[in-house]
Amino acid sequence: MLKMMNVNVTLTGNNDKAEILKEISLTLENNKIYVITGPNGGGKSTIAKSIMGIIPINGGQIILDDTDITDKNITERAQLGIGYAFQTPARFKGLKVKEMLDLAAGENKVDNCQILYDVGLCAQDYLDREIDSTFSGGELKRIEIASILARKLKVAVFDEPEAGIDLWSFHRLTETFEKMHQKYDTTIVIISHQERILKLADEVILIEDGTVGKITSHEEFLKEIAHLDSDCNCRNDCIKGGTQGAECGR
Ligand SMILES: Nc1ncnc2c1ncn2[C@@H]1O[C@H](COP(=O)(O)OP(=O)(O)OP(=O)(O)O)[C@@H](O)[C@H]1O
Repeated sequence: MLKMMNVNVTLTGNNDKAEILKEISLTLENNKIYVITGPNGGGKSTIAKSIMGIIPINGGQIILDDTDITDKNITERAQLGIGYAFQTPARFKGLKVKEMLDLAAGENKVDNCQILYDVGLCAQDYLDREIDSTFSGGELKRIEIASILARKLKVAVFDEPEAGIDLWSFHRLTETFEKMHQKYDTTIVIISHQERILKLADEVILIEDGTVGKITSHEEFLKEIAHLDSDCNCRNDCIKGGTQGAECGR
């Protein structure tokens, strides 16, 4: 279980300081899928990076099971079983896909072919390829996700895994998250704006303006989103009909 308690993050950009996360408190349990969603710039990736230790926090605590990891660095957190698939993954010139997967797996026994299949890649085309500039954005993203799947993690964080992934592989990816959820005790945290990913969630966490807006079931969340749509259509209809919103009272 991962707990964030009153976490604050302040970052400096263009000579001024901005409060990016404000008193974030979350309890993320084992064997659950959490989807973090919300408006652009709300602080979702910053939450992921503060869990991984990429961004230091300015206040609060982060606890993994019974261990306070607030002052632990990225490597220590990775050793404790936290993994993060970046929104924009890095290329590793000189490193082959199979070497990256072996490095990620460590002492775990994993089937690289299966893992690549799970992210929609054909092993025989990719295992011996170097992770260099010849990789497309989508291929790179899938290799990154594969390296997370190769690790046996307590907490796996995926930042917009759908970005750059084609529809066919996206379908397999959602199945892979479901399989991961059924097979392992991992806490899965996915940052996403995609309805199909939201539907995987045990809980949807809405992050707005650096705070937790609400935590709901995906059914509840999607119902509210649908309501937003109908508001919008209603307004458009009113405008089209020339009533300027008078009839619907908005
Ligand atoms: N290093 C930084 N210095 C200053 N401000 C930053 C820094 N990194 C991020 N920010 C700001 O923090 C806010 C939150 O960024 P974050 O990337 O966490 O948002 P997000 O919710 O993941 O957005 P998106 O949905 O667009 O990916 C944004 O306003 C962003 O401009």
